[in-house]
Amino acid sequence: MDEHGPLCVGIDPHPGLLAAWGLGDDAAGLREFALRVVEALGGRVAALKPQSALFERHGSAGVAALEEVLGACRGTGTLSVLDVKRGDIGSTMAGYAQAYLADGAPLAADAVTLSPYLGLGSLAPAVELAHQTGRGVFVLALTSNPEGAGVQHAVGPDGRSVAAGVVDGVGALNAAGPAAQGLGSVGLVVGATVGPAVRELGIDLAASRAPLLAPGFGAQGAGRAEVTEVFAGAERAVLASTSRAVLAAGPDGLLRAVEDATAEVRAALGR
Ligand SMILES: O=C(O)c1cc(=O)[nH]c(=O)n1[C@@H]1O[C@H](COP(=O)(O)O)[C@@H](O)[C@H]1O
Repeated sequence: MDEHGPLCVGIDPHPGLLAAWGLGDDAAGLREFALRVVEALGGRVAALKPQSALFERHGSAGVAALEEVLGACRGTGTLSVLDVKRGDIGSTMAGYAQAYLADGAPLAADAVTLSPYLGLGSLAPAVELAHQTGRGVFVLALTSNPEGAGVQHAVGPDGRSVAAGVVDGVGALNAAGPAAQGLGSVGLVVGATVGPAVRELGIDLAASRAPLLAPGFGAQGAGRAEVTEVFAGAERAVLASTSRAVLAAGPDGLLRAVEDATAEVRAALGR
């Protein structure tokens, strides 16, 4: 983020975008789409975030394309964040951890998105492996979709919301992790669309030392003012993420769209 700015670009090969780029809705089309994004933006943005489901739609050929895309990200100077939103009981969570966070795994990424709704503790195998291999995880805390609030704002018997519990737990993982100061390797997903929720739920994002993946910027309606509001006090940790809004610019307009989005996020965060 210090080198390239606080922007992550999502590689979301939706059927409509493939058509707009003149590509087929098949494994060859999404491979071409994603590799063009990596070629245009690798080494120019902090992170690229392929969305797994949109590759899985095409079965083994789509997953093979995803493997190739993750491989293409390596060595560009841009980190890969694989958006898979995994979360499982401990014994099988270890399998997911091996799939995405082990050295040499075909689908290894620099970081993955994880869901804590089987209990934050169930994610321990992934957190441990990430710490061992120098990778990271982003744990969903306050997601960008309107339906998330029903679960995430719910208050437990201790008077604390589910989201606040996730943030506190992630803070404890970072305190126990290898990075003694600065940002830890256990990040949080906090949508740029969540409005006053962080403040109203009494959440201190900065105290968790979590890198903050912030989707919702762009196509889901969050702009400069929303980013400023949600992340007040935690500006240095924010990695704003946008997919469709930038990808819609087409292969020739990508770089320009990314420069504009980066300038917007920088202004919102005062960075
Ligand atoms: O984990 C994510 O990446 C994620 C979490 C969240 O709370 N909201 C969210 O939109 N995302 C992902 O971020 C991307 C947003 O895409 P756009 O709405 O096109 O910018 C999609 O791939 C979503 O699955």
